[in-house]
Amino acid sequence: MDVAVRTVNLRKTYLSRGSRRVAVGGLTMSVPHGGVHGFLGPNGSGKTTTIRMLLGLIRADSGTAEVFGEEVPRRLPHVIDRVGAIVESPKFFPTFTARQNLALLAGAIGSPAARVDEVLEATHLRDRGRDRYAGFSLGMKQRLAIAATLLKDPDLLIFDEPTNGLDPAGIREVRDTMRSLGAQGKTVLVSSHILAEVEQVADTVSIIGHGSLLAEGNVRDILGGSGVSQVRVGVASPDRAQQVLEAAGFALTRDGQHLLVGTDDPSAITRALAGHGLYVAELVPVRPDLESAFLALTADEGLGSESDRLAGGHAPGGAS
Ligand SMILES: Nc1ncnc2c1ncn2[C@@H]1O[C@H](COP(=O)(O)OP(=O)(O)OP(=O)(O)O)[C@@H](O)[C@H]1O
Repeated sequence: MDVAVRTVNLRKTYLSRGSRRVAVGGLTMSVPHGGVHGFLGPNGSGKTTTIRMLLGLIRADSGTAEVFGEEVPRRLPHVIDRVGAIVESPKFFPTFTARQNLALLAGAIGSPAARVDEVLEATHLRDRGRDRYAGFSLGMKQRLAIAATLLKDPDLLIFDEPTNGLDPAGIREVRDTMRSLGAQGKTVLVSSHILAEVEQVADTVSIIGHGSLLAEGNVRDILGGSGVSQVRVGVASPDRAQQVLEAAGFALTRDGQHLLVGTDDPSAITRALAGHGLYVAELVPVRPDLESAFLALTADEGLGSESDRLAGGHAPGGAS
């Protein structure tokens, strides 16, 4: 696999209220080249800390990180031009238009002025280029932030929770922008704690909990491997159908007038029911979602417990 980002045993501990807190506890993960890669984990699982280490904003205690094969932070100057990131809300001048803000930034980083139009186009802001930043919706502000990261035409884009605080329309705008960047061959690494969100935008995903990797790979494979495979069955007599299917060894639950039947082979359901004169009116595969896979993966993790994240006090590192 051609890898854009790789971490091996990456570890970061913070000193917090007298105790050491493991923010990232030996994280090994790979982000393939091209497409959107979701970096998924609950609040406090270490996503921002990992991203900050990748960008050289904080130092790891131990382990290694690479961006396009260059070790960071040591070799970061060799790849930094290929990386664009939004980690915190960028600052724009409220009274300047979108175009003026971008032109100012382009001048500062030495990008050609013509690039401003291209990035406005890429983020679907071309029609709003002459509007003042102050009048922008949150979704537009976030797209302008993405536009700013695109000025130097990076190959890797790192977005930390880019849809936080956006309304559904804003979320869709940002999601569409990320998807189109991935489709153009850029690598988009996007962190999120919102499962549905990652599922809708990412081709591949790394799922972390407590600062270490729980699962990684194609979203489709992870969903397939979650062991969740159900079919929603509609029949005229659900009580009778339930008896027949249970007698035939199917695991099922009732959902009103429907039955949710666990199986990889829906035709086995129709056969079993037809054998008893019951005819299926509706048979719909229930698509496993990332949330079910995620909950299955994190069931034993005790995620969300602050005390679980406190380290024993022997780890190196300090507050930053
Ligand atoms: N500067 C810091 N000092 C002390 N502890 C910190 C610091 N930054 C993060 N932490 C702790 O490290 C852990 C991981 O935090 P981090 O922000 O990396 O997680 P996250 O997955 O990005 O969470 P969120 O989605 O809430 O931003 C948390 O327990 C957090 O409280």
